[in-house]
Amino acid sequence: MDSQGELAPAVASILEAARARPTPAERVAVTPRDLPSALARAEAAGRVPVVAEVKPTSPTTEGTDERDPVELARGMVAGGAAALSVLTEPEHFGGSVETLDRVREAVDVPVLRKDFLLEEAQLDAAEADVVLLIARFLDDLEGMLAAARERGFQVLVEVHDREELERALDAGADVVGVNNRDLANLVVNLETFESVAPHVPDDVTLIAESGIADPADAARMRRAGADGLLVGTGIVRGGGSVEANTRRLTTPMDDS
Ligand SMILES: O=P(O)(O)OC[C@@H](O)[C@@H](O)c1c[nH]c2ccccc12
Repeated sequence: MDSQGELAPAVASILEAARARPTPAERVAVTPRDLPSALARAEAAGRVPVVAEVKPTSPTTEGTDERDPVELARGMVAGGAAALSVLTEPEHFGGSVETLDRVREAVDVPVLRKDFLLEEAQLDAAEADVVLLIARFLDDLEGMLAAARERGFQVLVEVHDREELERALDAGADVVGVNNRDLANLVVNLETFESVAPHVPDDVTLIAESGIADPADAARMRRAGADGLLVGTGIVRGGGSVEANTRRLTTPMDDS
């Protein structure tokens, strides 16, 4: 499996930093807020189910967002977000575990911990409702999935092609995200989701990740089968307030 080669230099550097981060000695135990039912509730209430992401910066973004993450999170929930995602990677995304704690305390929707988790002990750095596991970086995906579930976490397994999808399903993933951004070159293409989605079983909660900029993109991902949409840049860097940007994406278009 390709866990090292063919990665953008920024991604290789992120993984190196992740391996070097200290890990806590104590295990966490969490009682998660349920992500699939939060998405279903948003849909039942007539909204597009959106997981809105607090991401101060990224290898493909200029500058750092200095606004208070808790204020951003409240704006996202007020704008109809079904759940939130908080980056905890410090060196390349400006994230922190403290931010995740503060956001999770301030809202009552499920909160995803977005990070590059490579070994079991890294799971213990923070409480969250859901953790992201990136199939491409985990040789023992099944072992990490089990370790996360033992601690109470729900798990979003990220894939970006059919082969990774098969690995995720074999490992027992029940929430799968298809990342439209290719980690080999950081380029976004919404066709990635469209090509993988038809192969995902109906009983799996399916999330479209990255590159969803406007309501037309959102409608396109929903038509292709997304149960939820993970959106960062379109909400935190859009023209209006975070609340208005979120509402624009959580409001269905007439034809969707
Ligand atoms: O800002 P965007 O294009 O809306 O993307 C959000 C999210 O999908 C993206 O931040 C992401 C998807 N998978 C990741 C893995 C690690 C870090 C970040 C990500």
